[in-house]
Amino acid sequence: MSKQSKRREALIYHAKPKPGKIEVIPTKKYTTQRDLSLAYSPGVAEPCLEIEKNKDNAYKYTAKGNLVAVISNGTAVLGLGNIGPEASKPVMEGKGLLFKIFADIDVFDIEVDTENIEEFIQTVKHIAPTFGGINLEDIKAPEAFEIEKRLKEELDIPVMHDDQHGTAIISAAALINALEIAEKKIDEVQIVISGAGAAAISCSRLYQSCGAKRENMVMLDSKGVIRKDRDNLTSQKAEFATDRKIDTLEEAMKGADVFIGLSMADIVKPHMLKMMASNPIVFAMANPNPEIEYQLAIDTRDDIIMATGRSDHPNQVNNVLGFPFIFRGALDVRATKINEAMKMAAVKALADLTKEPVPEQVNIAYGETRLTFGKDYIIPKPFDPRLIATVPPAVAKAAMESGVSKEPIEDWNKYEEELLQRLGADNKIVRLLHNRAKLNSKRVVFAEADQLDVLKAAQIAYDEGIAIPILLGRKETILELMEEIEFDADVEIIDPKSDEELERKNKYAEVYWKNRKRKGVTLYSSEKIMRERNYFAAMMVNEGDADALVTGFSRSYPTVVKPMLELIGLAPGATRIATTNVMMTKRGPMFLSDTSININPSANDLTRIAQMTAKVVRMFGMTPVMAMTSFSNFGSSKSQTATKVREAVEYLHKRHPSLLVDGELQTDFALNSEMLQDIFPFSKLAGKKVNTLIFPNLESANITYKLLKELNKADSIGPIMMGMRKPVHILQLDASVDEIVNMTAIAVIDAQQKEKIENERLKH
Ligand SMILES: NC(=O)C1=CN([C@@H]2O[C@H](COP(=O)(O)OP(=O)(O)OC[C@H]3O[C@@H](n4cnc5c(N)ncnc54)[C@H](OP(=O)(O)O)[C@@H]3O)[C@@H](O)[C@H]2O)C=CC1
Ligand SMILES: CC(=O)C(=O)O
Ligand SMILES: [Mg+2]
Repeated sequence: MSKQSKRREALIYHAKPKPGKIEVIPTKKYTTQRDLSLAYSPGVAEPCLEIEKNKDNAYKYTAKGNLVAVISNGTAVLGLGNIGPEASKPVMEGKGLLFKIFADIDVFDIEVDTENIEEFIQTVKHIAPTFGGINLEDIKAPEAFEIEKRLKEELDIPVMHDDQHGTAIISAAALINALEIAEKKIDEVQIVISGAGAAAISCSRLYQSCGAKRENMVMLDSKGVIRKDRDNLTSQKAEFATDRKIDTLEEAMKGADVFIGLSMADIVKPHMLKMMASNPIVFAMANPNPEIEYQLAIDTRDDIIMATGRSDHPNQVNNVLGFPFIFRGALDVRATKINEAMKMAAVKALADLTKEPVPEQVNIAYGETRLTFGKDYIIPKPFDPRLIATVPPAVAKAAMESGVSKEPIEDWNKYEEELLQRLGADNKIVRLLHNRAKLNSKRVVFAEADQLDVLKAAQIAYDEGIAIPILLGRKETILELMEEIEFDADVEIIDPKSDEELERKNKYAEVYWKNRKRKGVTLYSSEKIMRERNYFAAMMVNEGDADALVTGFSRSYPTVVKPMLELIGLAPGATRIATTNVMMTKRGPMFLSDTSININPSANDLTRIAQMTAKVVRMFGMTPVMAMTSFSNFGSSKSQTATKVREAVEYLHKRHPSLLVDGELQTDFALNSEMLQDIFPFSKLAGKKVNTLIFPNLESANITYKLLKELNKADSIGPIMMGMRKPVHILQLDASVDEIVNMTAIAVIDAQQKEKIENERLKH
């Protein structure tokens, strides 16, 4: 993607569908008059009076305990400098998003229009009663030091300047690990620190606490090396002033073991890296552009241990790994401070976690085959689900042991469970899907590539490495649209109606005719049919010219299914096709079948649908826990439809005893494990969390899926086609770009699996 399109993509991301990245959502019922009389007047007076009696009750009756203020005045926004409070808001909203997705902490971002230290402090102090914690962000040095110091002293809730301490904690953990790999001792290494601002000073102090020697450090600011004989140094800079008679970064780098960049983009040149000692450690952490580009650095020295603040290279040393988890631990024990002991506990937890075996889902999430502790993996990845169960408990324990916790944790196992519950599964599942596809991307033909949204999805799939797109449709339109969206990749474009494709079209027509000549098809009609895009695209997959097909964006489902069934046919052993939809609900992903094909399936059909769905659920890395649904519970109705569901369950219990399936069940019992346990304790699903619902007919499945989609605005993946001989996937009419990208990933994974089955078949 060009720089220009990246820029546009970022702007559209922030502007659409509504401006910004966060919103406020009520957590209590508000539908009836009664609800409102509790939420607001008169009911609301009761908690007010309780809090008046004892301020601590605010933690009991309001959102305070899980609410953090991300506050900035915009004076040191990333490496962009002093761009002002309004311009800092996207970053602060971004921090809010990260707090939420990684640690389930709610954030109000607050941008304050003052560069005056006292005014800033008073503003924060005046609004502090709202919050359980204060995260100061992107405030420049030296003001940041005074602001943080005073607020820590004067407030009784945890205050942390993220750029100072978040950065220090993460980079210290990474430094400890990098030194272990380089086989160097922290108290012996020569360290060059570029930058003498909030982040650099705080990092250097923490490295000292970890054993680094001040006399082995050289720090630089915008004017060069900070020497003892320089005039007008701030007290923080003076703390790190060196006796050495050097002035420039180049001189400082001679023989250095470690370079820490917390300054500006592109100030380190390759020749400077060459001057460093063996196995040099380089953390170029300026954002968004590091002090030296990752690729340039590793091309310059092959013994380098390299990290940046960015997510698109190995070793992202960025405070995102810190603030969500540090505040989570602090809030959970009602810590009054974030103290040295808590910071050190976080450093140790992060450094140690890196050396543990990495779960497969993290490898998949990052498209890696095997992440292991080493030069390219010196610090955990932000999407590692173990972080939330590791760092907050370490921080919470340290808070308790150092006497700053007001509400100690008693049951650590229960706490860990609660922490894991906080991680939503939706994004994880989409990430897993995309990364599984990326591991072995396939050629996907998009049969409606002359539709803007389909083309955009193909572009994303291409850019992300999910698929190798083949664009099918009116060539002229495709080329025009490609130019419009700056999709300038060298991809195959096929126009079945053009003369260029005549040879291929005739070949496909002949194959089609040969298979159907005794079913009333003539060669002439075959040639005509091959001008139709879905037939042509399906033949491409049949003949091995494409690995998978995505279509259906602009036509009704049945009109697209028909040619697919006719041309592609059923998978070996399948007796019918069906579809499942994955709905991202509050309780996690739910699989619903059959949402698109079988109008009134028989008992036998239902068993097949259940088995095929179970396979798909496993494809998403989950264990299927399936309810066969009805309006009846375990024989309470003798009607024909309830009976057929019961028969299907009987068959599955007999033939597939290990499958976690039961019914017939009403959906409330299916989804409420306690209710099920109470009333039907004999059920195989009692006490289990059901993640799959098989419906008795198409009406009930389709209505439920569409209802969830519209009422809850639940995201959905699918309908995922099951039982086809080849990977062919049909979109819902007018699917969104995201839905098409997800469907493309499904098509690629389907192709991978079918290839694997075929290879195994050939082996035997
Ligand atoms: N990866 C991560 O997690 C984090 C990265 N950062 C990055 O660190 C950088 C600094 O942030 P922060 O400390 O908050 O900002 P500050 O404004 O507090 O500090 C910036 C520092 O950079 C120095 N500087 C500017 N130009 C140069 C130069 N050419 N050579 C050496 N030093 C220079 C400034 O010098 P002077 O004192 O003379 O003005 C100042 O000391 C930013 O790029 C930011 O993105 C920050 C926090 C976290
Ligand atoms: C990461 C971060 O906080 C910064 O660059 O300022
Ligand atoms: Mg910052």
